[in-house]
Amino acid sequence: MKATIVGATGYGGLELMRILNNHPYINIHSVVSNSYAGKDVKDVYPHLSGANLPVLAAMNMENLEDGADIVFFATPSGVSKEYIPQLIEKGIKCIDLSGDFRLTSPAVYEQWYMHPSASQDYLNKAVYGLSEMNEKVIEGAQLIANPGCFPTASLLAMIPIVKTGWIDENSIIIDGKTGVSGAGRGVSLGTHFSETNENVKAYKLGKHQHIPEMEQVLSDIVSKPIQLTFSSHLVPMTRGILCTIYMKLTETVTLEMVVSMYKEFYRNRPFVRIRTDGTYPSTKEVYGSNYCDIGFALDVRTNQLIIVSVIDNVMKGAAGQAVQNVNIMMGWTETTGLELSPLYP
Ligand SMILES: NC(=O)C1=CN([C@@H]2O[C@H](COP(=O)(O)OP(=O)(O)OC[C@H]3O[C@@H](n4cnc5c(N)ncnc54)[C@H](OP(=O)(O)O)[C@@H]3O)[C@@H](O)[C@H]2O)C=CC1
Ligand SMILES: CC(=O)N[C@@H](CCC(=O)OP(=O)(O)O)C(=O)O
Repeated sequence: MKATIVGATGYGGLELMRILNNHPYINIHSVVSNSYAGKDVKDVYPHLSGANLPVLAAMNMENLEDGADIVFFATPSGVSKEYIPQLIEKGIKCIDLSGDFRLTSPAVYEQWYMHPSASQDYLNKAVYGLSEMNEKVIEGAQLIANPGCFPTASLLAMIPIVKTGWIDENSIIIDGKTGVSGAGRGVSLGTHFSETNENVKAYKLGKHQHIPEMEQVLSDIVSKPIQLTFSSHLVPMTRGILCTIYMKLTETVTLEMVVSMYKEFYRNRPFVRIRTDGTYPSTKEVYGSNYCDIGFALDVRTNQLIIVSVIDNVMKGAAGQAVQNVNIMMGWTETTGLELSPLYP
């Protein structure tokens, strides 16, 4: 299969090049860049000088549709929606790492992203690519909306318990923490070294674009509107996401019941690892890998279940999950090209 990566020089695109360069069934056919067209990838990223990659091509429709079977978009929101409709009309598969096709309602997208949405027709064609939840519809899909990083970590931790009905679905509070690579490679005041080193800060409180994405998925599961509280924090590390999730129990359950229900739920899912020993996962335990590790605590005093979920934001939170989705889409083994152990310490 021939793949084109758009936004190849950004962090998501860079990780796609690393994975696809070793994928047995995918060839990197073309890499597209907004600012570096005509340059060798190794001139932008010297650490990739051993990889045999094409010269960076300019961002235009002709280059995107030229010979590709699949196009990965690792571009800021607002870009892919301008190109994907034409590509899918030509029968080219697309996978979008941005938020352009995740929300089913144009009005909700415009409220949270604050720019024009893709058209309803094309939103209807998109499949939400949370691999462990949507395997059946991902198989054979032509357009995949890859989930956001915080929703990936949080939804994998919440979906089993929301499905059982053991909690009050409107009591959920997610405390999210992310490494700085989540903001992409571009330079900004809020992410430069002296602002982020030895500093922790909250951002986008009550305004984060991942809130409607998580609410949409959970509301669909229970067939009624769910609202949740989500807070995002930038912490001084390069990559990794940790979400601590609090929810009120409505049933009398033990920690053992919760853990065994999760073990059973993710029985055949190679990338979700459930802690059974009462410990909580940390970001380094998934660093550079496609795993999502989940641990649990029961606060019997306040009758709350507390779940801790970690991922690598650029892997399971972006490029890794995108490749996992292509594997599922094509009927290949889900782990193909993704058998990477975490880089610890
Ligand atoms: N980083 C993360 O952890 C995650 C990111 N995402 C999403 O994935 C997408 C990519 O993120 P990330 O790689 O971090 O972002 P980066 O900012 O690191 O990279 C963005 C890339 O998009 C290119 N680009 C920017 N504007 C345009 C444009 N108008 N037309 C074409 N290309 C353009 C840039 O090109 P050039 O360098 O040539 O200027 C760059 O290669 C975003 O939508 C992001 O929200 C999702 C989950 C996690
Ligand atoms: C540190 C940081 O800024 N992180 C970004 C993560 C964005 C992301 O995951 O992607 P989408 O915008 O495609 O949803 C944020 O919180 O908005």
